Amino acid sequence: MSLYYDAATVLSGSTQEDSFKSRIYGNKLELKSKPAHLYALISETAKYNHFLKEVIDNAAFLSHESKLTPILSLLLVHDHLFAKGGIAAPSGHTLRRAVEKHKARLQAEFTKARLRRKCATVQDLKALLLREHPPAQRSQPRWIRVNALKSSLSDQLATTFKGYRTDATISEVARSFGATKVLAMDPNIPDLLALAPDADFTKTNAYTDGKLILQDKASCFPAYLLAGDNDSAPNDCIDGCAAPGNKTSHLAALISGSSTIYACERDGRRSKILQSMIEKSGASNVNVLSAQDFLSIDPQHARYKHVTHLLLDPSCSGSGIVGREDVPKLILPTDPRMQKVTTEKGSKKRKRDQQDRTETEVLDEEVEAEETRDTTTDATRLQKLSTIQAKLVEHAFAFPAATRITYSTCSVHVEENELVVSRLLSSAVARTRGWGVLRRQNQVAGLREWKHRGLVDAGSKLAELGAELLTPQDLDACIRCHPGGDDGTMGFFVCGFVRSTGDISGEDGNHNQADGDAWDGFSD
Ligand SMILES: C[S@@+](CC[C@H](N)C(=O)[O-])C[C@H]1O[C@@H](n2cnc3c(N)ncnc32)[C@H](O)[C@@H]1O
Repeated sequence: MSLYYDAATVLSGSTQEDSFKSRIYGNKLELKSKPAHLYALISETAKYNHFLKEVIDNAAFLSHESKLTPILSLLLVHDHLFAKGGIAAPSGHTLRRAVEKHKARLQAEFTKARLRRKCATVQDLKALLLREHPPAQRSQPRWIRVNALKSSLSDQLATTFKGYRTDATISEVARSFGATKVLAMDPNIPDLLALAPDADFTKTNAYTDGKLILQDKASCFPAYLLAGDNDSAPNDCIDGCAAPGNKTSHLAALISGSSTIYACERDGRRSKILQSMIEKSGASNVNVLSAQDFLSIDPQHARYKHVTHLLLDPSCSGSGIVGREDVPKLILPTDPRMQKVTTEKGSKKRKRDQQDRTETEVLDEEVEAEETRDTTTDATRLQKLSTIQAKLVEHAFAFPAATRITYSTCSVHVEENELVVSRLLSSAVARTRGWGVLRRQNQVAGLREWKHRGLVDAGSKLAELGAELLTPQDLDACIRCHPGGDDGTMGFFVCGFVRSTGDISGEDGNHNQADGDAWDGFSD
């Protein structure tokens, strides 16, 4: 059974520069268990670490079990005492037997430890333990979007969130625990809810049926800015960088069923994830263009002649992704054998459990993986990203009937944000086709009021890079989210573009990439 050995591997070892998620979702450690299971097991064990250590130390059975290291004993005793199905291994498994042999002692110590804390139930005990040792990183709420294609806010409040207090602020929710029935209704994005950071809805029917979608607040801005107001009335749309598909499905929920959304994704593997995400969301008007490079789509092709709205959310540095979550540091039970634990990975005998992963599980992992921050952001990489990002939006500018575009990143860097806007506004295609920014006063209610706008001090960076400065109105049109603050968002940037002048009949689209940029500061 690889789950416990794999969890021990994640917790052991010396590669402390990796974040918790990258250790689990990356492939450096060659783990075989499902990342979602590993993540849950380790996080839950870490939550009750002090209590588990106390029970194990008092039960004093490690000296009799050569197979059990202190880390393994914490993980296994956690599941033995707290998991619904107990230890996730066959009854004859060595590790399971090593713990269950001592179940009478463990149960006795568990009960004593609970009564010492004057807790009548396990629920009371868990709540008290969380108050005694609050988990270190709990500042981001868990954002959940109610999928209007399959449900409604009122339905969900009456079912999945029945009994929840709904008048909390986002900060209050961010400080609460999953067991507390409290939520905040987002004031900026319709159908968006903030819940406790450790709230887990992935086992609910509403989630498995696609009625609830886990999506950060900031990530809801692009589709809402593009199509949230009645004035913009999209015809067909393109999501040019679509996988895993959160923004595509949000866009589908915002527009009428008679429009087609072309969801384009360059990467073949991610295209499959996109396809299942779209199916799960019930978005019947989305046409997935698998393994399709957006830059290779001919804007003049007859298929796209009714495309009025485009959403561009390209690959970026991910520098806005909130706080690296470190691998939990566990306080270990006393090891009477005084053996130094190095790694739990070595046993060649162990059988790795290779169950097939369901599409939903793969999807959950991908959504998480998209949010895995890359910390190696150097100037050259930023320059390359900035160039590609601008190229993608310029390509979007060339669609003959296009009138509205959003560009977004989960980056905090000026190079990927305000600089890209400056480059785009200076580009030949923007000038000839009449593209400008979507001014704040014309933005949809909710985002118009959002207080964080383009960085006023971006000017010095733009000047340093030889780009044209943005006017105060242009900067005010840009929307930023700052990571780690009271808003509970990750770092994010979005800018809308509208086509106000030039020929929008669809006949003048002779855009040529070689028309080139007026700005030429970076090269690939
Ligand atoms: C930041 S992710 C998009 C996340 C997505 N919008 C969502 O909300 O779920 C960027 C995606 O764009 C894809 N991509 C990057 N360049 C592309 C291109 N030229 N054409 C199509 N897809 C591209 C990447 O493979 C990646 O899946």
